[in-house]
Amino acid sequence: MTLPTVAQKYRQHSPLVFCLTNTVVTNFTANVLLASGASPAMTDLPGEAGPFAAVASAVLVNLGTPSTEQMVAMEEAVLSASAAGTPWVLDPVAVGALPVRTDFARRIVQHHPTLIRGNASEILALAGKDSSGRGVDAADTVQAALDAGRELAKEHECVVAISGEADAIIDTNRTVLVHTNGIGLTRITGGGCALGAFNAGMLAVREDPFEAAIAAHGLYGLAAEKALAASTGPGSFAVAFLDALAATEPEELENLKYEELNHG
Ligand SMILES: Nc1ncnc2c1ncn2[C@@H]1O[C@H](COP(=O)(O)OP(=O)(O)O)[C@@H](O)[C@H]1O
Ligand SMILES: Cc1ncsc1CCOP(=O)(O)O
Repeated sequence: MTLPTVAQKYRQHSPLVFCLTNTVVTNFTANVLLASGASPAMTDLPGEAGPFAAVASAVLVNLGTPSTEQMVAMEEAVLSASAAGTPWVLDPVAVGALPVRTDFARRIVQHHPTLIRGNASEILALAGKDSSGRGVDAADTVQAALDAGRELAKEHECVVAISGEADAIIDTNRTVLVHTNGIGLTRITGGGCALGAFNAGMLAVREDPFEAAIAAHGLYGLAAEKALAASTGPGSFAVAFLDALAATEPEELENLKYEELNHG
């Protein structure tokens, strides 16, 4: 399977992506999924989350603004997704910096996520390493988090995606760096969180999850480059990014710049 084919299948399939996500980025995430050709749906209600996770194409669990009730729904969703074979993504927002979600993330990660997506500080912290993260933004480099990403990938037999200046995609025996300029995404809220949802949608194509993650990060980054060129600041960037995501064709992934690293 080539990267453009994975992205074509995503468009044909229009995956139903069930997002349990934070209150800051819910609307932006839904718009990113719509612009990319997927179908977003959100519910945080215990009693609904489990049944929905079993029938959705993929599930996102994002820990940005957890509440007691939302955490019950999240646990229900991941147990159900795991039992039904629905791919699911864990986005450990601000893990390491804040204690309740750190314990919670370490518990639910035992339920076989298909992919873990975070910035370098979050990946270091989830793996139990020292990190410099203070909040939702990274204070560590992707390079410094590669070994932690590899440990998580091996322990949970999943893909780990670390975002930053270049995005690292890691599985049990491969490491790739995707080179696009996503700097505009760091100047708006939700740039990373919506990428977790996009990864979930790409996993629903049910091809190699490692390739699916490269396709997601590649298309997302290419759209961010176009949006940066078309905008004058964060406000117009956010709008231009949705337009660019909708207009970026799967075939453009043929020219994606990425490098395979020695897995170490
Ligand atoms: N220093 C950077 N230069 C260019 N792009 C970046 C940089 N940091 C992050 N990005 C891009 O911004 C997007 C969101 O990543 P990031 O800001 O790391 O996520 P989070 O919001 O979880 O901290 C990704 O597409 C990533 O490639
Ligand atoms: C500001 C904030 N606070 C809790 S979640 C959140 C959104 C973070 O989104 P992103 O890291 O994708 O910009």
